[in-house]
Amino acid sequence: MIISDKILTKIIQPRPLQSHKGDFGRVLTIGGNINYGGAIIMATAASVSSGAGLVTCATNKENLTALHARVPEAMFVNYFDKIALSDSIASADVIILGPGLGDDIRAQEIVQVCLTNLRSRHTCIIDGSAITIISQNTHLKELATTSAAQIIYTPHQMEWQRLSHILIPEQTTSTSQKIQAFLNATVILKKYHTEIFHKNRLISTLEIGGPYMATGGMGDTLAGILGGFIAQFNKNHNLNEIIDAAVYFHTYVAQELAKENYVVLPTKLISQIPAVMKKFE
Ligand SMILES: NC(=O)C1=CN([C@@H]2O[C@H](COP(=O)(O)OP(=O)(O)OC[C@H]3O[C@@H](n4cnc5c(N)ncnc54)[C@H](OP(=O)(O)O)[C@@H]3O)[C@@H](O)[C@H]2O)[C@@H](O)CC1
Ligand SMILES: Nc1ncnc2c1ncn2[C@@H]1O[C@H](COP(=O)(O)OP(=O)(O)O)[C@@H](O)[C@H]1O
Ligand SMILES: [Mg+2]
Repeated sequence: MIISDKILTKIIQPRPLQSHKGDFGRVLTIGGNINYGGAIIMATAASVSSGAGLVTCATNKENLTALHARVPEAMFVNYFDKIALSDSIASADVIILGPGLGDDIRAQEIVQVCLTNLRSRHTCIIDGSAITIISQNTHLKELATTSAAQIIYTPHQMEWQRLSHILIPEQTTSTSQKIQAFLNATVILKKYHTEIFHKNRLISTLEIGGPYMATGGMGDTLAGILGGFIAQFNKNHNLNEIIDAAVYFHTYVAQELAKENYVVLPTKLISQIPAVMKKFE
């Protein structure tokens, strides 16, 4: 199915008057080592801007000042503190694992803590470095594949090659769907004309977007928007439709900005999210 803007009007509804932040979900973002702090800050900012009720960022403490300077709405947890990380996972609805996490041994331990603490009430978006880590560790792959949580992988083509063992030129709809079914997860295969492999074998395709999106941080931003959409809309809509809406919305905002901008900066996209959501309410 080709996704159209109809999905946005369906999913983005006016908020009930009798409501509070707790009604719009809790997102926990986990990532951002000392080299890639920007990635988790962008994912966190995108979750806040797309309407998650409460957002916590578990990251390297080196990123704390930058995080609070850019996104004071977000709370902070030191991702090396296993007890604090486990507690934050327990109180989250949606977890975004991996933007800028890196793939060293301590990052691998963080992925292990996250996967072992997932429960059926959680949705976990596995992105960036966490995809690479899981690809290289059969125990972690088994934990993810057998998890009671809803797992959503958001690989670019090289990350999908690592996870699926399908070489990029051989990544067809049918080869990808076979591996996606084996992984027991949704797979959002990011590329020009992103394909979404849902868990019930439905496939959605994006036919908007372009090379103005080829900037570091654009995928981190998508992960944040997915988190924000799932956290707040999952009470009233099914997960497949919310995922399609988030993927379409991310590229729609980029496409609108590309009318006036040669490249679309992820941070600029993030700043436009609330105003563009308002158009579809
Ligand atoms: N500001 C920040 O903090 C940022 C931090 N980031 C964080 O960095 C971490 C590493 O993520 P990563 O994507 O940068 O690196 P990696 O997984 O090694 O993949 C790159 C390799 O794959 C190849 N390649 C082939 N096809 C491709 C495709 N379609 N799309 C992309 N690449 C493709 C590509 O080929 P080449 O470009 O050399 O032709 C290259 O060999 C991750 O946690 C992420 O969140 C980034 O978000 C950036 C901003
Ligand atoms: N040429 C392109 N056409 C359409 N979309 C693109 C293009 N290049 C990149 N994108 C989009 O930008 C995002 C890039 O994600 P990713 O590679 O994970 O970035 P990062 O890890 O740097 O944040 C994806 O949503 C992808 O679909
Ligand atoms: Mg990425």
